[in-house]
Amino acid sequence: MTPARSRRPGAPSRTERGIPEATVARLPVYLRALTALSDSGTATASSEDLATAAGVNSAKLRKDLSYLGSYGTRGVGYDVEYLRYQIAREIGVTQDWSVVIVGIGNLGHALANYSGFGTRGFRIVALLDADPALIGARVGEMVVRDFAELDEIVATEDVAIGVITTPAGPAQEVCDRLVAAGVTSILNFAPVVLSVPAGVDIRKVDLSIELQILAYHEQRKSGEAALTEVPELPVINGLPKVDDLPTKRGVGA
Ligand SMILES: NC(=O)c1ccc[n+]([C@@H]2O[C@H](COP(=O)([O-])OP(=O)(O)OC[C@H]3O[C@@H](n4cnc5c(N)ncnc54)[C@H](O)[C@@H]3O)[C@@H](O)[C@H]2O)c1
Repeated sequence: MTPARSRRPGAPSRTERGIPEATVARLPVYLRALTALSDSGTATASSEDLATAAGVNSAKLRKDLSYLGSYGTRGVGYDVEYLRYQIAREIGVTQDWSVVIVGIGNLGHALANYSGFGTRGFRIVALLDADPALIGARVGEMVVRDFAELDEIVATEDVAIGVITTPAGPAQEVCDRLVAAGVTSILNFAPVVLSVPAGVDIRKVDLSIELQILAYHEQRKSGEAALTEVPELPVINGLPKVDDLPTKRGVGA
């Protein structure tokens, strides 16, 4: 069967609008940087200023923004408010999205208590759990509701996004129930790969993986440090003794 859309091998994957997925992933970072600049009263920003605020290099930032048709003004830079609006419109956060959180344990509580979603275009409309001991409990200004009410909540609140913060075991079933209720985007915190039908977007957040990536870089940094501090090596027949050669963990294995 011929795929609907073919992609050159090695070419970056792109959205329907032809924007590379990697660029889409950086747009929220630019939006956050622009919001900070706007809050501090900055009206225009050069690509270098904006790139520094977003933690990327300025060539990449200019290329990313060119996909939105935004090129800035030579010698002036980017209009902070306008670019903020353009990016928010592209991401789709100029409108409010209704979100439900399923699994109101440690992580669910932390997310429910986070006040930053509201200002970024997300409205948490329900906190759901299956534990009768939790149903009816107050979390901030909301009350935990029974997961069994999901269908009704999704229909009345026009919920687009479901956040899963249950243990791994029930996560697939929770995901299936969300999809069946009409939720088309899922953010999964449970440490399990979930399957969803075509047309449903799923993203996974895994702090352990992020920590492991940092651990990898830490290990390389300490390895490089050990290798740059080459100690005096005992020499046998003109060559250093193998056991005394520096390794990633220091001298000797
Ligand atoms: N992604 C990350 O970076 C990250 C970080 C920490 C925790 N986690 C994961 O997040 C999840 C939650 O962690 P936690 O510490 O908050 O756990 P927790 O046990 O405190 O909370 C889980 C909640 O889910 C509810 N629940 C269980 N089955 C359910 C179902 N079928 N329907 C509705 N609710 C249900 C439980 O009643 C409980 O309140 C776990 O899967 C954990 O591994 C992920």
